Amino acid sequence: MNSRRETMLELESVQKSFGQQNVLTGIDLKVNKGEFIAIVGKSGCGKSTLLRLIAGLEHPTGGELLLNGKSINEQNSPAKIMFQDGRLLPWKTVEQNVGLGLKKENQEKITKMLEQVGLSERAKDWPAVLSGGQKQRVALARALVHEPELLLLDEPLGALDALTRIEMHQLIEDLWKQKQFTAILVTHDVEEAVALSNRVIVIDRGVITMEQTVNLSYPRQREHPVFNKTVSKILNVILGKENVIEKNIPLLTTYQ
Ligand SMILES: Nc1ncnc2c1ncn2[C@@H]1O[C@H](COP(=O)(O)OP(=O)(O)OP(=O)(O)O)[C@@H](O)[C@H]1O
Repeated sequence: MNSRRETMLELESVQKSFGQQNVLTGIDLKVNKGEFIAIVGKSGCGKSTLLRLIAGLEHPTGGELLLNGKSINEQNSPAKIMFQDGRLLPWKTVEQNVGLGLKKENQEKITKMLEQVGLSERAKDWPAVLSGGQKQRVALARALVHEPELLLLDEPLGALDALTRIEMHQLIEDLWKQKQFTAILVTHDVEEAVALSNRVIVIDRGVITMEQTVNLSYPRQREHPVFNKTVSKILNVILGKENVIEKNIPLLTTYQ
């Protein structure tokens, strides 16, 4: 997994300032093709800023971001981004939203994608009549219909209730396995990060303070002691109870 050939995304000493505010001061990160990365950290630590830099929507103040060996900009980015509010166009139906930016002959793709997110019956509906979870399914379908190499998820489930979130975790996991895209998820929810990702990154004071590999098989069992131990370790680092810079803190127990 760690061979250079498989590295998709490479961040070297990435810095981002807004005026006098230095939000990111030196981010170094490598992401392999097909990996699922979660980024967590206190509110305002720069998680969304980092995702926007990767999407090419912001430019770094310093350092370098390489995607498949090329410097990132919005035009060349093979990434699709999904936001917390879904950003559906209210005057377009579900299938029209999913088909945005696609040509008419792609109807079959749209139909299949709606089927994969469980919304075939809602194709002709307006976004206004959908539940929050259904709206996010449409947003996910709209991103994935383009078969992106890289899916960026900016707190996409933040506004949903706990049960709907768990259903969405399953859906995202299933689609990630099927379509084999690389995913980077920004979330406030450490459990969500551990449930979905291969590696959790903690950001604090502008740098990565922890990288925790999650070596548990899917679907993850939230009641398992290793799951809970991983969540607590990460939370402790975020809360400053373990304030050393650690990478891949070993977990003593293996997952059965
Ligand atoms: N376009 C911008 N102009 C000025 N300041 C900005 C801009 N975008 C972000 N910031 C500032 O950068 C800091 C980090 O913001 P960012 O949204 O990346 O944090 P976050 O970790 O995603 O926060 P949250 O978890 O609350 O969503 C904040 O102080 C924010 O005010």
